[in-house]
Amino acid sequence: MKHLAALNKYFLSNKWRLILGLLFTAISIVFSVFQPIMVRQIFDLLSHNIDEYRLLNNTSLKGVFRADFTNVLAFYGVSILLFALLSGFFLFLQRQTLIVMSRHIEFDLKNAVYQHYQKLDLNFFKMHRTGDLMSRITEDVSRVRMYVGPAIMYASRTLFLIVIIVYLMLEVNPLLTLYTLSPLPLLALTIYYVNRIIHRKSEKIQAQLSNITSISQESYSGIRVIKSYIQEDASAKHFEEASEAYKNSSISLAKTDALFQPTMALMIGLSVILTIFIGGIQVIQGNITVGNLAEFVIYVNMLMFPFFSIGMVASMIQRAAASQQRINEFLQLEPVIKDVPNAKTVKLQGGVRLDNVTFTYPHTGITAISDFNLHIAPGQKVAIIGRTGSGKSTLAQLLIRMYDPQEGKVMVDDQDIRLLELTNLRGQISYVPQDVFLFSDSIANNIRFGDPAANLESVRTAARQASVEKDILGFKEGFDTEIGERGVTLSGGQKQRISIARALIKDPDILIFDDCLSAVDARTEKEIIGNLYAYLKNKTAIIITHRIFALFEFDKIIVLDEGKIVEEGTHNDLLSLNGYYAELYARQQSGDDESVTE
Ligand SMILES: Nc1ncnc2c1ncn2[C@@H]1O[C@H](COP(=O)(O)OP(=O)(O)OP(=O)(O)O)[C@@H](O)[C@H]1O
Repeated sequence: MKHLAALNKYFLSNKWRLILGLLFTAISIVFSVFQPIMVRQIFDLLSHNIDEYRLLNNTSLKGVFRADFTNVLAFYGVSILLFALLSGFFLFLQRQTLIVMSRHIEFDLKNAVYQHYQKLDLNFFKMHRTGDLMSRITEDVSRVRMYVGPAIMYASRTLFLIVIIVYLMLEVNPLLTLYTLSPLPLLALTIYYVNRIIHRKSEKIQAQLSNITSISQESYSGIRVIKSYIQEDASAKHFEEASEAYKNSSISLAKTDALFQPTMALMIGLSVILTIFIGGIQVIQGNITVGNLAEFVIYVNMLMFPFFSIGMVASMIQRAAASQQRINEFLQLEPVIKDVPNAKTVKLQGGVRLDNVTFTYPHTGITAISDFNLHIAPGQKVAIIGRTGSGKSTLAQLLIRMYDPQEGKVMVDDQDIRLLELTNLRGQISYVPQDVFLFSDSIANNIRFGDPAANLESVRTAARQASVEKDILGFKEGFDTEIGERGVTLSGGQKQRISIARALIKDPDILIFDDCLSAVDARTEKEIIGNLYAYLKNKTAIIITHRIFALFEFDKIIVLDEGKIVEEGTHNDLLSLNGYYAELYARQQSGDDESVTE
């Protein structure tokens, strides 16, 4: 329960909705208890006067009596209707305040969780499954909403109703009150347990449903593989098994649901019978009137839902507390990579320096960079080459401060990047990742992601520099072409070049290209490199690759192996070393290695 305390600040910011909601609940209940009181009065009026009315048989007074009687009954009828309308109106206002409040809190909480996710570092995303992140922001927040809205609404209604009705019942007859109320706690307890069973079963069904969804999603995405390996039947069988499990759980839930309603009806029936039986005896003994008995039967019916909702509210709160605990777990996580107090903002010149840097991935213990030293002067172009897994991408991650090294310093312009504001640092560096990611949006907006204020002309220029403009103009809708599931399917090379255009439009001082030309053919690659040459003139560029771009005149080429520099120098220096680089170059010359470009 203590986990729910995190929500108090949201109640505070919605205090007027909460206060008004509770007030409307109380008013609605006060109006609703007039009905049994009036029914009692009608019954008493009838039972006290019916004998005298019968005695007036065949006298002229009978007509007068009947007219008066009808008027009184009509008055009661209209009053009951009026009070019911008033009670209904305030019930409407109650929902309009408390349920609306819960939607506002749900909105705020969802945004808070989303914004917090954005602040957390890459390590967090590596350690938690995407499905888990999604379910906390959707399902868990929805369960918490059940507490801040419906649970509060039902609980307040229950509390007010029980207090008022029990008070009115005790006024009439304490003994009858005791008998009448005795089955109700049992009802609340039953509802609580049945609700838990229903919830457990629903959870299982929900998990099975998401399993079915992911099975179908995966088979649609992998349809080419399934068809080419003639695995359609196996895939259908896999789906059928998952559906079967879902069907069986749903049938089991339907059984519990089917038992639920009759059990409820039985309990209500028992309470009413008990009231009439014990109440009847009390009427015969002259302790209460027939009107009181009628009033009690209505009270019992009015109390059913409140007692029913005690069980419901208890399980709602329990679920909300568990969900809030999961949400708090993430909200309380502090990002490791964050601004230091008084972090600086500087205009970068483009110098990069790594001093004795060692970095080990925290959750796997793999040391990807070890005792690494590198100095890149502003405006230099540097290539980083190495076998797969040698630490090239890790180096790029360290430069944009996705991770902090355990030892040594990463510096820009002789300034430790840990002392700079993160947005200041990342705002002046463009990073083209190895795995391209494009959003389901237009091509123009995907490029504009690098500079949201850019006009179409700049978008076109960036696309031209990345040698993708011609491809884009070849699409019917040009730069407005939608990418993604419902848009066009781009080739790997086109995606890579759009991703490069996105980095170029940002117009930074430092650019890092992480193996981002792997999917383009040699001719396009030459064209891009030609364009980049002009673009990169006064900028610092780090090009990570496992191909050799002999056309590009690098100031420095670094060969990386197991997180260490094994060779360093210009193209000619490295050739004369006769090491990995020379070997790779020789393979390229003989055409053995397709990945070599000239
Ligand atoms: N996020 C990560 N978490 C844990 N270990 C990682 C992570 N990313 C990379 N590694 C490990 O760090 C080492 C260096 O990987 P890195 O991706 O930097 O190599 P690379 O030279 O870029 O390889 P490639 O050319 O295949 O992209 C590898 O052993 C890899 O398994």
